[in-house]
Amino acid sequence: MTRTVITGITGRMGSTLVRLAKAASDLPVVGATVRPGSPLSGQDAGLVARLGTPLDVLAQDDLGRALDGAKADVVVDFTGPEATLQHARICAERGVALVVGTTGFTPEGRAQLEAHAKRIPIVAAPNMSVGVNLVIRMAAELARVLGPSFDVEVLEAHHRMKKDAPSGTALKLAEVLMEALGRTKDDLTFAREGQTGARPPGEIGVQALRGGDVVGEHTVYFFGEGERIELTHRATNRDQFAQGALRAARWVAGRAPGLYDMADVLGLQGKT
Ligand SMILES: NC(=O)C1=CN([C@@H]2O[C@H](COP(=O)(O)OP(=O)(O)OC[C@H]3O[C@@H](n4cnc5c(N)ncnc54)[C@H](OP(=O)(O)O)[C@@H]3O)[C@@H](O)[C@H]2O)C=CC1
Ligand SMILES: O=C(O)C1=N[C@H](C(=O)O)C[C@H](O)C1
Repeated sequence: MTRTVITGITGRMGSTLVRLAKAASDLPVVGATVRPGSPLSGQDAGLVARLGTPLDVLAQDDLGRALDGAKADVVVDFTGPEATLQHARICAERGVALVVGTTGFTPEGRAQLEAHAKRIPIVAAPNMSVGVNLVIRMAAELARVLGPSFDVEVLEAHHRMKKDAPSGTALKLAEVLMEALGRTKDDLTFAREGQTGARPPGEIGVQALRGGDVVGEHTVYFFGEGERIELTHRATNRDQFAQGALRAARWVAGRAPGLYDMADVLGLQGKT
């Protein structure tokens, strides 16, 4: 049994996590949170998460209160960068493992997460879908084998409510492509407009589309002479992100402190 606390349960991911944890026999939901000051604090978490049935756990507007007496093994957090860093501090103070799906951290925020991971085990990944994590590895392998003669572009599309751009997944793809091709952050191009001139050979383009209810789509293009490879992942609902996060929750509880990612959870060995 992995006693689980879920934060931000009114959210798209938070409510999905509550539904799928409830359906799992080994992940009792022992706590849940909503944003500070929310009028939903004190109401049954199952109803707050729109399950239609009670969970017999009250939503709290403070993670510390949700953890009091809960004997939690792990907190699963998909909120926003600021809230996640507060939650990571609380978990570190109380010795509770953490799974972070939130994206959009600044470099300073990421450094704070790394500091907390010296005290507790944290799995943090911009995309918890097993399929996407395989696509990330395949992209790196394609880049290594195809080499510098192919022009590489990353394109992502998400729903109109998404707050950060490019997506965390697109940035992760750019990072592994950079490593595979021996490029640096200076080679990344996030927008093109006007008299840009010919495409510099080492460039990696990263572009974001926003609209409607798109759950999440990522394509890596390898443009060559006379041929083109397109590696695409399309999410059509959020369940696979949540299932990946719950798999990470089972895996991380009881681990040694450290910052882990989904490749660790999935046992994907070696370089990306
Ligand atoms: N790693 C992955 O696989 C995935 C990552 N994500 C990432 O997860 C994050 C959340 O996405 P999504 O669910 O779509 O966003 P939502 O906006 O739907 O959900 C965020 C939730 O967090 C709540 N919240 C904000 N601050 C706090 C706080 N201090 N305490 C408790 N709850 C709080 C919000 O409350 P309120 O509604 O009151 O504002 C909201 O319910 C994003 O960063 C997104 O990029 C998303 C999908 C997959
Ligand atoms: O905000 C989202 O919705 C998603 N965010 C993640 C990201 O930024 O990569 C993952 C997924 O594509 C959905």
